[in-house]
Amino acid sequence: MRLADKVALVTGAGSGIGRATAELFAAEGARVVLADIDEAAARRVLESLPAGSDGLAWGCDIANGAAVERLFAAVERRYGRLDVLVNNAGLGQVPGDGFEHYQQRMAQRNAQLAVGQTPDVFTDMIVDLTDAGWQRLLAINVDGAFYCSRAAVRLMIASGRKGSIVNVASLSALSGEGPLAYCTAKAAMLGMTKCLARDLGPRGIRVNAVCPGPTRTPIMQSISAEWVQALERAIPLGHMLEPEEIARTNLFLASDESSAFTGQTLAASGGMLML
Ligand SMILES: NC(=O)c1ccc[n+]([C@@H]2O[C@H](COP(=O)([O-])OP(=O)(O)OC[C@H]3O[C@@H](n4cnc5c(N)ncnc54)[C@H](O)[C@@H]3O)[C@@H](O)[C@H]2O)c1
Ligand SMILES: CC(C)C1=CC=C(C(=O)O)[C@@H](O)[C@H]1O
Repeated sequence: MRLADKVALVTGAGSGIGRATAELFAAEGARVVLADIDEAAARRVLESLPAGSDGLAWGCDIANGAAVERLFAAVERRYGRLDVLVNNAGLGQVPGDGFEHYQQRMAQRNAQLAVGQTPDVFTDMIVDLTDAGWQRLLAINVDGAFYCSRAAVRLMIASGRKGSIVNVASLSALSGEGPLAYCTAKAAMLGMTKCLARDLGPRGIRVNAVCPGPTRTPIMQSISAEWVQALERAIPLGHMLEPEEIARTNLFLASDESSAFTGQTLAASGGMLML
């Protein structure tokens, strides 16, 4: 049991990678707090955990700082401490974020490549990005990770315990492939990871990031079939990743097995990007 007696909070635990992570952490002995904007989804995951699992499901929009404070107050009341935070909740697409434009350009590029043409260079993705789309994408992926990390660190310090924070970013942060707001937000998470790792290392709190490549979760339904096919062709291991594979990477970083790691980024991408 690699997380025996640990208290772990996973955001976006109602679906996909977050769900797989919460299930694996529970199987490894953790008491898991499942936070999700979709409270019913978080509750369903909690109810599906093996009998005897101890956990808490909580509805929370992580982009709302006050709501995040209420979430962590509930964790403190219930457990008095926190050992692991996985900043996983995130969105690939919000209205006005230029995603549609990006997908059209990807489809055009793939069609050109398929007939041996040199693809057009993208130069104007930014023009369709609205203020609201940009701000919402960054609010969820960046502000949310900040609010949760701040509250988690306060709790870890107050309870005098070491801890581990795992930030689920994206391969898009490293490759620049993806809509502008998404790439920007995920890259910001990597900067946050490194700065917090330096700051919190002396307190025994480790901070690392995972950059998943294309992973078979509901988020993938928001992207076109052509883009999915192009992504799969680009993965040397030859298959779209499963959420359980990312969950095992999260477990490694959450547990003491990664005691030598802080400030690091693991590209869990089937070799799509080699660092
Ligand atoms: N699936 C992929 O290919 C892939 C690749 C790279 C990175 N990621 C990242 O992995 C993370 C998980 O994605 P997934 O593929 O499991 O997606 P998913 O859509 O299956 O799950 C995301 C979960 O986050 C929740 N959520 C969304 N906004 C929230 C908010 N504001 N507050 C709280 N919860 C919120 C959703 O309700 C959902 O349960 C995301 O950060 C995503 O950017 C996914
Ligand atoms: C938007 C999201 C599902 C996504 C798009 C593209 C990726 C890529 O690596 O090209 C992904 O990793 C993923 O985050």
